[in-house]
Amino acid sequence: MRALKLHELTLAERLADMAVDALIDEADLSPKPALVDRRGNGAHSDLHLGLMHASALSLWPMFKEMAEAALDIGEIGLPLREALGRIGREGEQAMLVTTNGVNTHRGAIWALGLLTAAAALAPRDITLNAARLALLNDRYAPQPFSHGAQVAQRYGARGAREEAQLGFPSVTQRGLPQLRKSRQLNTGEQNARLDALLAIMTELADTCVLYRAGPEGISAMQRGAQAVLDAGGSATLAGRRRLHELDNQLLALNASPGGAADLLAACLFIDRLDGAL
Ligand SMILES: CC(C)(COP(=O)(O)OP(=O)(O)OC[C@H]1O[C@@H](n2cnc3c(N)ncnc32)[C@H](O[C@H]2O[C@H](COP(=O)(O)OP(=O)(O)OP(=O)(O)O)[C@@H](O)[C@H]2O)[C@@H]1O)[C@@H](O)C(=O)NCCC(=O)NCCS
Ligand SMILES: Nc1ncnc2[nH]cnc12
Repeated sequence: MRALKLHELTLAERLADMAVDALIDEADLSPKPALVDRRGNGAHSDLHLGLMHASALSLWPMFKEMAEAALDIGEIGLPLREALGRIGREGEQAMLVTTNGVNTHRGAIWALGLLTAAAALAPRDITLNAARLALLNDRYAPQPFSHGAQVAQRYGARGAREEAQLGFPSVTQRGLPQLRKSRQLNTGEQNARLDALLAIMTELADTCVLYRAGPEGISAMQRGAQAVLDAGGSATLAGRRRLHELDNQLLALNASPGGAADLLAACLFIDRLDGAL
């Protein structure tokens, strides 16, 4: 029997596959402190794993369109930034239709959208080019009084926009180095990813945590994540105990580190890209 020849994927389709895979891998990773995972809903009453998966899959056409826009326009500049803003806003609407109005991946659309477009232009300069895009001002972006905007005003926090404008330091300086370090220690892939998430949490001003639990929540998240790593990481018995303590502490504060989860997905996307292109 003749083998069925599947159509070769375009670069934009491969990038969209990688972005969605990164979101699904992030959602599935367990046990994540106070986040939705295979165990349950974490600190969320309106989210569950199936919804996170459906939301991730609904974003595939958006990521593909963003990569295509980058390839068509071919350079960093206002036309590409504004095209991404428009496609991103349409993607947010598609997400909200799929989730019945629940905000599952707003931060991920921002981070992975910029990174997908930057990867289509030049994978080696991915975070630099994503930062250059984030620094451009989209004239059509609405200025909603988002949770991020509210805590930025109240606490002077550095949110998702600044993280991207700085070239994703939480990913390049913390998540990715920790992922590779833990892999070298043969901790197993799931523990290496958990350690990467914890490394991201150690210094992040996650606006989701700040909005729900204030500076007390941020300090519990940062210190608790550092304590797991100091105890030997997620693969050790002492580290696991600390991880359970962090989970309980964040649940008690109703503090869900959704921004850190998005940045873990960004980390997994860049890691996968390094091996694929
Ligand atoms: C430029 C934008 C980032 C503007 O967005 P906003 O003003 O809302 O900025 P932030 O709140 O700072 O961040 C947006 C989301 O990013 C995640 N995040 C939080 N902190 C950080 C951080 N320090 N670094 C990186 N990323 C961060 C986080 O997303 C996750 O949490 C979401 C749920 O959070 P929240 O809104 O608090 O919760 P709700 O469900 O609404 O309420 P409750 O649960 O509390 O009841 C979840 O979606 C995760 O993804 C932040 O929410 C950008 O978003 C923007 O301009 N968008 C418009 C279109 C556009 O240009 N698109 C992208 C084109 S590439
Ligand atoms: N796993 C997760 N749980 C809750 N919020 C999130 N935002 C992005 N990923 C998330």
